[in-house]
Amino acid sequence: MNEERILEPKELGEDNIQRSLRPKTFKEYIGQQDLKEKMNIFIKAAKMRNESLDHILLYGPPGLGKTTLAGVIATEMGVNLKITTGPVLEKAGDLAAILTSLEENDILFIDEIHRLNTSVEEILYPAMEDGELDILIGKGPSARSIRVELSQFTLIGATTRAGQLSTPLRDRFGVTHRMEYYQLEELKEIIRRGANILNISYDEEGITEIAKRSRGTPRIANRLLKRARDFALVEGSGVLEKESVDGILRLLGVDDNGLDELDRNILLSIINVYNGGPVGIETLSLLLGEDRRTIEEVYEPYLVKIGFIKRTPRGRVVTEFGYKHLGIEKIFSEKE
Ligand SMILES: Nc1ncnc2c1ncn2[C@@H]1O[C@H](COP(=O)(O)OP(=O)(O)OP(=O)(O)O)[C@@H](O)[C@H]1O
Ligand SMILES: [Mg+2]
Repeated sequence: MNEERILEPKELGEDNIQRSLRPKTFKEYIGQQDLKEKMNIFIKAAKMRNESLDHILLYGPPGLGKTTLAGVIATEMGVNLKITTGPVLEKAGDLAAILTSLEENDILFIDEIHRLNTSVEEILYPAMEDGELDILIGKGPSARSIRVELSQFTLIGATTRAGQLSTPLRDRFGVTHRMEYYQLEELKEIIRRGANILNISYDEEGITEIAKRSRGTPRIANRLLKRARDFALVEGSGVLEKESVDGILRLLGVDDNGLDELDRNILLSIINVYNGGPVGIETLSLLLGEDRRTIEEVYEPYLVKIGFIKRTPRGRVVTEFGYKHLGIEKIFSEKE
């Protein structure tokens, strides 16, 4: 599928509006209370000792604020932030170049860290552990390895799949945090904040309506806010209210639970073709003609979270809730 999917939680290229909405400090960073409290203490301690922070691994579905958090931590630490992603670092030298450019206590953010090359990953181990870099120079018999001392730095790794990280890499993070979907109240706060920044007039019902359909994901909340604003301007009173939000989301095919056509197709395929499941992810992705990873990392986690799908050892099963949502009858026996 190549048209822009409104509920796509992945980044679709950042524009000025999105940039203006990105929180820069913990005060602006809404929700994730436990994490913020924990990080605040670590940051204070690191500053008092004038040391770098421990390496941090963030994992969870896309759009929940991992990149934003890395930026906030850098701001609060008062250090530079360098951003890169796993697949971009093709050779060990690519990473070495970045590592040697870091200044004392700087933060290096590596997105999609589960997609690092093995050769790149291997130079990361001593860098993370001892602040050293072993670089091989020359080829053949005259090749030798030289050791470079790095500045103290903090690695923040982000991944949608912690399970795909190699154990030695995972073990080198001092802090591991699972990003959670946001609560309704938190989403409302994020949307309200966005509306204020963008000078949009709104009423509470309108905000609530967007929050309910944002799949617990700030990036989607901000995107729906922008669309609803356009709709309110062109078709409505200019005020973001329930009618305008309903109107635009109906046009976009987003239902009351924030599900779109692919979500519904996932549920319907399991129901119609496999009588509700269980069905394996590979089969499902073939059936839908949709990338397995997208289903597994983006769609399924939310369907599981709202209780429409269950993961079982034999595959995915649509729950009674899922059936109800689609208005399809099924008699569930006790053991289901
Ligand atoms: N806690 C938050 N409070 C307010 N806004 C937030 C918060 N977290 C994220 N956002 C908003 O959501 C957008 C997406 O966040 P971000 O880019 O950090 O997600 P991500 O987890 O890095 O996603 P990906 O996995 O796709 O890289 C940001 O532009 C920001 O405006
Ligand atoms: Mg990101």
